[in-house]
Amino acid sequence: MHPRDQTIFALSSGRPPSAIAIVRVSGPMAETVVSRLAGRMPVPRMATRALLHGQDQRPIDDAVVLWFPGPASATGEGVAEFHVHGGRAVLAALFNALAAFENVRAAEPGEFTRRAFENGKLDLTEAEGLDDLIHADTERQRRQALRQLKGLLGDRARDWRERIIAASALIEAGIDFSDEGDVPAELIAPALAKVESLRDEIRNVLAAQGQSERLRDGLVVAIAGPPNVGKSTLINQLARRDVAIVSPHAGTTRDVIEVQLDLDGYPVTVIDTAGIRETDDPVEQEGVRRARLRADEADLVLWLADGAGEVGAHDGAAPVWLVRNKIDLDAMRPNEPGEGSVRPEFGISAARGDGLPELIKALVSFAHDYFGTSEGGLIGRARQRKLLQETVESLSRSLDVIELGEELAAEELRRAAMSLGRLLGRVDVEDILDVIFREFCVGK
Ligand SMILES: Nc1nc2c(c(=O)[nH]1)N(C=O)[C@@H](CNc1ccc(C(=O)N[C@@H](CCC(=O)O)C(=O)O)cc1)CN2
Ligand SMILES: Nc1nc2c(ncn2[C@@H]2O[C@H](COP(=O)(O)OP(=O)(O)OP(=O)(O)O)[C@@H](O)[C@H]2O)c(=O)[nH]1
Ligand SMILES: [Mg+2]
Repeated sequence: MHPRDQTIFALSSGRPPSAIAIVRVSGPMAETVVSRLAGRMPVPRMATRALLHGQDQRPIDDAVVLWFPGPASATGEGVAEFHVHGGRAVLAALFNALAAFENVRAAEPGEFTRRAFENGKLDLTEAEGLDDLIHADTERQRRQALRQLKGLLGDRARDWRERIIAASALIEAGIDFSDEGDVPAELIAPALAKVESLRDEIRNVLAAQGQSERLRDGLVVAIAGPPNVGKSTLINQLARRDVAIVSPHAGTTRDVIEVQLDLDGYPVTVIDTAGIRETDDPVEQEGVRRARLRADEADLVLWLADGAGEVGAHDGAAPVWLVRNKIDLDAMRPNEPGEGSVRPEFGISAARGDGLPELIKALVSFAHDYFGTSEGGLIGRARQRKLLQETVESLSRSLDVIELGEELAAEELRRAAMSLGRLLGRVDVEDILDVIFREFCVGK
């Protein structure tokens, strides 16, 4: 039997042991499995208590069972749910009992969602939204993923695709009606106007979106600077716990230390690095090398200094904010910047907390601009953005080539419709879908 037609099962709840665990079963054998294990079929969609038995008639667990007959189920197939006690041995016994049935096997990651997609319950953008919702750590990630799961991008894309196909039909009708090439202008002009306004509409959506797909990975902020200026003290303050060793000795931090922050719903990774200086200590040298590397990859660098001397010493691709630390010490009060030195943008005392609310506020506002989500991000992934860009390009080309011939323009319109088809998962080849679904959780 083809794996697609087999019945699949998986633990859909968290890692055992847990109070309750949910095991889902989907496929043609789901009904048989329920009636044998529970001894009867529950009323559809009604939580039903049952003592589960294996094939050997020995009890497995006192459970709650749910039955969703297909096609009105999450996957479109018959779906059963066993809500059991979440002990490892309970789950092992239940899995053994399930795997003992013919054509019933453990699910691959994302396989339930894949079946929902194949059965038309979700388009590809909605499936991606579902996966992102499961992985959402912050409020803004959750909201964006939910917008996708609810089909906000999918619905727009379907509408655009239909309008492109309508415009293309107008042009192709013109081609069919004309004998010797010349398509009547009264057919072409309205089609062109439609294509142009569509192109502008998609372009505007892209422009208004900022970098909303980056919400998935979050923003990386590196704290860098000379040794002993208080970088580790700052990361401890931001994390509100003791993640990095602080000491009066220069060269304390060598490994890169990372913390995940939730700044007003934005996911931010802050990294603390070794103080950058020339040194003979090979371990510290390696620390400095790693510090430079990570600061180069960051989206924003907080360059920390503690004296009134030079502060601007970092050149990388990312923006750099100059932060003067230890303003609680009199001698460290910032001087007027002299020739060639840069005025720090922030004055803080990492030890006492002065200036930190302002710094955090500025980070939130940076994140806000960086992710560009003020419009409510529609685009959740780089894949989606790329396909929308391709759509705009094909539409533009169709307008450019119309002078050269209507067939060429129609070809570009077909290409635009194809890009949107890919966005929705309508025209994709198997292996692209494999890659997308493989990243999902088991049990989803
Ligand atoms: N226990 C449990 N909780 C869960 C899920 C689940 O599968 N099981 N979900 C799993 O994702 C989510 C809820 N999503 C669901 C989506 C569709 C259907 C469903 O049965 N859809 C049918 C019928 C629609 C209806 O009558 O409302 C359909 O689409 O045809 C069920 C759950 C989150 N919570
Ligand atoms: N007075 C004062 N001292 C501070 C402040 N922040 C840090 N310090 C002190 O400065 C010293 C160095 O702090 P660290 O946080 O270890 O400095 P660092 O930049 O991580 O140092 P390296 O890891 O060696 O590069 C410690 O003795 C801290 O207590 C501050 O705001 N005010
Ligand atoms: Mg340190």
